[in-house]
Amino acid sequence: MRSRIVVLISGGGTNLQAIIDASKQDNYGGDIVAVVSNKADVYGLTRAQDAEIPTSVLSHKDFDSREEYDSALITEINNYQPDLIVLAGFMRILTAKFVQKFQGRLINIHPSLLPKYQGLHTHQRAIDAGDTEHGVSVHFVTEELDGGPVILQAKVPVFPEDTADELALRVHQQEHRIYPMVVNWCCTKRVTMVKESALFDGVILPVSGYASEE
Ligand SMILES: Nc1nc2c(c(=O)[nH]1)N[C@@H](CN(C=O)c1ccc(C(=O)N[C@@H](CCC(=O)O)C(=O)O)cc1)CN2
Ligand SMILES: NCC(=O)N[C@@H]1O[C@H](COP(=O)([O-])[O-])[C@@H](O)[C@H]1O
Repeated sequence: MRSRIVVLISGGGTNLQAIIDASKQDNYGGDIVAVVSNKADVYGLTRAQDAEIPTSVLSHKDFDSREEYDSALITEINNYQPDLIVLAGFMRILTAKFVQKFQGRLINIHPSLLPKYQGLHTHQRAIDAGDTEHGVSVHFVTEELDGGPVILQAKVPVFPEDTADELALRVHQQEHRIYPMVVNWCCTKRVTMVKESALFDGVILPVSGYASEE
């Protein structure tokens, strides 16, 4: 029985698309059973609809507090009975209640080599810092923003004349490579979270290796 995946988005959905494409393989560990967005007018919803995946929009603007929004989001997600919740450009900070509900089966992709540059605007921050390398991290989501156990990272070079958009494009290519891989690992239980550690087949492997840029 393939795992049931719910993907949360806020934007264009290129990472969603990468997972949609990967899940078409017979040996992939899960199926996307729903896509939930906090914004209505985003291309990620079109991507899901084109793939005949149920979608719903739950706008945070319709709620008086972050807590009320997250309670409604929990209910919406549970309607689909997920095994794994995948944040793919979901741009809302989640409350402790939400995280506690799904921790251990809740993952995110973040455009930096964590623990560097938690939060937003990571590409410009790497350029401004004069970094010669940058990249992307897939991690379990915990209450600490972008502080959860890292599962896999990919590294890209930063060139002297890079703009944030050029660097973002280079990072995106790596995102689309590693996120479907990690989602599959989580679906097949190759990767699990125990307390504050990511375990690979039951073994803690510190993230020292990188999926190098092809
Ligand atoms: N409790 C957690 N919530 C979230 C995590 C996490 O690790 N723990 N990861 C983020 C994803 N993320 C970066 O990877 C991120 C998303 C959103 C923000 C943010 O500042 N959001 C603002 C609104 C910004 C906007 O609407 O453009 C907010 O929520 O007020 C920072 C980092 C997902 N959530
Ligand atoms: N802090 C979270 C964050 O910045 N996530 C980033 O949003 C983009 C979503 O693109 P997509 O909608 O095309 O997948 C991705 O680059 C992802 O790393």
